[in-house]
Amino acid sequence: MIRKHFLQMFIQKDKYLVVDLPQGQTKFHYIWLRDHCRCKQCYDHLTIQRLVNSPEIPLEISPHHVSASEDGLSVNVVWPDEHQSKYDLKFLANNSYWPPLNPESGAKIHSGNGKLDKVPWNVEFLKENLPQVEYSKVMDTSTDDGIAEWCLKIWKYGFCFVNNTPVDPESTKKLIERIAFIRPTHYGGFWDFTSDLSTHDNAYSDVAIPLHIDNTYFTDPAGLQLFHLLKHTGEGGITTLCDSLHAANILKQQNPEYYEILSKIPVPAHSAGEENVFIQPSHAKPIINHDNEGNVIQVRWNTSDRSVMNGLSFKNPETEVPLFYAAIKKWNDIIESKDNEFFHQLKPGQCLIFDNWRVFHSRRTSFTGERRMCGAYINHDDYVSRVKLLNLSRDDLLETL
Ligand SMILES: C[N+](C)(C)CCCC[C@H](N)C(=O)O
Ligand SMILES: O=C(O)CCC(=O)C(=O)O
Repeated sequence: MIRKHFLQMFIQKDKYLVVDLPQGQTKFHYIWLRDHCRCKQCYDHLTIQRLVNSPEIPLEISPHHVSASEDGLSVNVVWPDEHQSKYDLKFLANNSYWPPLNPESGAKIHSGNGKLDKVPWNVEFLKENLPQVEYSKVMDTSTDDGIAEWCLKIWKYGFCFVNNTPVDPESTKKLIERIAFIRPTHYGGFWDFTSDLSTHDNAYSDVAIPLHIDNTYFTDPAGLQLFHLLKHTGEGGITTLCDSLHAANILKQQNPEYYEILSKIPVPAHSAGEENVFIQPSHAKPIINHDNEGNVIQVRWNTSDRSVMNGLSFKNPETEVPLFYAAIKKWNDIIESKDNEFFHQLKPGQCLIFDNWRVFHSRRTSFTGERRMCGAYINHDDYVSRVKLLNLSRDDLLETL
């Protein structure tokens, strides 16, 4: 039972409320409390949107009255305009900030208490743990088990094969759309391509393309990319994959200064092969990108589509230029090492889908003969939404908004 008298008298002159919670003491600014009122007038629990207009809250607002609820599970506040707000202790503990009493609460929910922990891999790991699902199971719409398993494997390992896919574009498109709508780009929506240079990009040729992610020229690179090799009458064109999460851990451990410069230097990129296309990201971003907590969330690696690097990239050229090139050489040694670069010959009937923010792909060798590939992109945020809603509780997730 939470102690009933968990409330100290609020301190009017200092504009904040002191709350003694089981996890410890913390404080909330009155304006924060008013802004986070969850009553039906202030918050739409159907659309999950705030109704109170934050900028209209008086900056000097302070409560008319504060009390603990009878059951000791919430704080009741009456504001000068007689508006009443009620704050569950769990809400206050999970969203405390001064100091934060339960800072991991959101991360725990979003990771499903570990169910959605990512699993960095190398080639050795894949020998016994190759992520794959059956087409028929994913396409069984009588249950979400198959699609949930597929999305979870993509999330954990950054890629997954789909076996026994009918060898046609229509079945492949239906498969992709089990996750989310296709993201159209200047290459079209669902693509079915071959080495005819119908689009002025090396993907539409027969040359080897080293490990990379696609779309470094987009501010927001596609989250997922799926390939289905429909036909190949010649030799070569083998695919390789590498987990950049694992590679980044190695670089950080072996060469922290290389890791740092690849996390700092903005690298420009473009897609400009077509007469009517001139695409660049809103601003150049580093190769290794982190979230606000310092976790690697996106590795923008593509040597083909990288633009000229000049004074916009190098602010201290004397040291940064040689360091940058030494770092990408080491980086490439890591990702192309036999421990980390996974070789796999795609074949008709087996689709490959991968997290384009994390897992590098390649057409490691050039090829001969007729080769036909189809596939599509899916937005990162639509993919993450699908993974979480298929594998976690929506009610739990809504508590973190
Ligand atoms: C659409 N399709 C996948 C066929 C080709 C994509 C073009 C690849 C581009 N150079 C990039 O790395 O983003
Ligand atoms: O043709 C392939 O095997 C892959 C081509 C590629 O890397 C791409 O389209 O991004």
